[in-house]
Amino acid sequence: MRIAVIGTGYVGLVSGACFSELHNEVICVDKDASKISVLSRGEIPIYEPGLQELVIRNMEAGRLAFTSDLQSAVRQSEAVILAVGTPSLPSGEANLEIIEQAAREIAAAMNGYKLIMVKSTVPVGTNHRLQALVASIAKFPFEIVSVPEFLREGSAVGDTFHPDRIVIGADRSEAAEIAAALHRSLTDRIFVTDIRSAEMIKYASNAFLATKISFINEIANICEKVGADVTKVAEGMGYDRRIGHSFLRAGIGYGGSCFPKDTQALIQIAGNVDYEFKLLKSVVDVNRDQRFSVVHKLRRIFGELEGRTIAVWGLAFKPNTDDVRDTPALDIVQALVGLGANVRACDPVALPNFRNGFDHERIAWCEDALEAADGADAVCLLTEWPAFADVDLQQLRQRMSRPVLIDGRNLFSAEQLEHAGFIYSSIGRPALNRGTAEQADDKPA
Ligand SMILES: NC(=O)c1ccc[n+]([C@@H]2O[C@H](COP(=O)([O-])OP(=O)(O)OC[C@H]3O[C@@H](n4cnc5c(N)ncnc54)[C@H](O)[C@@H]3O)[C@@H](O)[C@H]2O)c1
Ligand SMILES: O=c1ccn([C@@H]2O[C@H](COP(=O)(O)OP(=O)(O)O[C@H]3O[C@H](CO)[C@@H](O)[C@H](O)[C@H]3O)[C@@H](O)[C@H]2O)c(=O)[nH]1
Repeated sequence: MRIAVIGTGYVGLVSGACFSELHNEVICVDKDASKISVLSRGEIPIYEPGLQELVIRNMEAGRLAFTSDLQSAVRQSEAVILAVGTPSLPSGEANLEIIEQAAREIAAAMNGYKLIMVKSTVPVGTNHRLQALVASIAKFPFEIVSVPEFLREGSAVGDTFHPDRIVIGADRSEAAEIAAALHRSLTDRIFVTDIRSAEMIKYASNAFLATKISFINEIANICEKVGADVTKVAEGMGYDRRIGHSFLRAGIGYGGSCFPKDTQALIQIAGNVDYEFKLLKSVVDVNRDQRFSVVHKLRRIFGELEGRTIAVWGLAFKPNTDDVRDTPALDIVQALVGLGANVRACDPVALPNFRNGFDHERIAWCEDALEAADGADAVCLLTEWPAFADVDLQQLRQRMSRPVLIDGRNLFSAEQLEHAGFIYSSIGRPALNRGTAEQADDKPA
């Protein structure tokens, strides 16, 4: 199939590259000309494991191309995938201006029947509104189907090739069948439904996963008070097949471009029909508070943080991505700086993006974990990059002023850290030896 993909962000670029690998002819469009020139050279503007090889292979095979000319891309394609951003408005509601503008441009470019597959996450009712918008401009027949995307950043290529399911929302079974045919080589678990239900499935899925995370984080907070270990609790719960093990990792909560935005949007979608989504509001509140748990732990050890030097390990919202949209690290670093601490920050790939959004004279940007730890009173681990787990703990201890490690993602074990002489605190797990200010000061490395 000849496919135009509108928007070459995390979703559009990955989908475009994967569909080209499946021997479709794909042309990816972005209005950001600098992105297109980078991509046309075979370079990737984002960090996503496995993506560059895929893009280069398919460009060389002549199945994948990039352009900022939306009109010509739409004209030469039978199907159009819409994958532009739907960011939050200050109210939390999804901002639909970008997708409406893209829909207008597609409508104006049409030169015959097009199947428009919407992968962007949009509030219930949006695809029908887009249908009316395109119909008011287009001079040719078309159909819109909702094909919500479920890939995760950091494993986007694998998720696209091996999805748990494909959801297709369509008004007509013929349109659903064309979309299903395109996805059939990825999985036979294709669920076809109406458009509104498909739109809701996307929000409900993200909201449910976010709920699991806030739930386990509250259990973790209780575990800390009653002396239980949340990792053991989550493991024991997960053996119940009705519960499962996934998304029960306690930590500093969820971030990224999806869960924070989509939970807020679903609260607004409900609010617009006079329904107060109380459970989801609590999920969001719990997540906001959870981000500061590492700051509370530092204050419990040191009291005031004024003049203390804190190494921050990890700025991306999760490992294997350079995405810092709504990353917990932003709130945490801002809080540390606000409390007068000096921050020494590092991240294997996300540092330039983070620094671009927030810089401060009391933040030193460091190459790696050991450099960040130089002279630090404490390390605060915010992203569970595998490189952090490999740090030599004896070297780490020697480079720090005080051997204190606050593990916001439960990457290390208490035994491992305390054996190496650290005052160690993690999320929802008992410390063998709870640190105090005196101990931290008595225990220079
Ligand atoms: N990031 C994810 O992991 C993920 C996963 C599933 C679903 N989604 C949803 O998919 C959508 C896209 O997310 P993303 O993270 O890929 O967004 P993104 O912001 O990374 O990329 C969107 C791209 O669209 C381009 N664009 C905007 N208007 C355009 C136009 N008129 N013509 C051509 N290009 C245009 C932008 O320049 C940008 O490069 C959102 O609705 C998001 O909620 C994202
Ligand atoms: O047990 C867990 C699992 C995840 N997280 C955090 O949750 C956030 C989101 O993680 P993840 O879901 O792996 O990454 P995303 O790329 O944001 O993917 C989510 O958001 C996408 C955009 O809608 C969806 O397509 C995916 O299905 C959905 O998993 C990150 O900050 C993680 O650190 C936890 O704290 N504990």
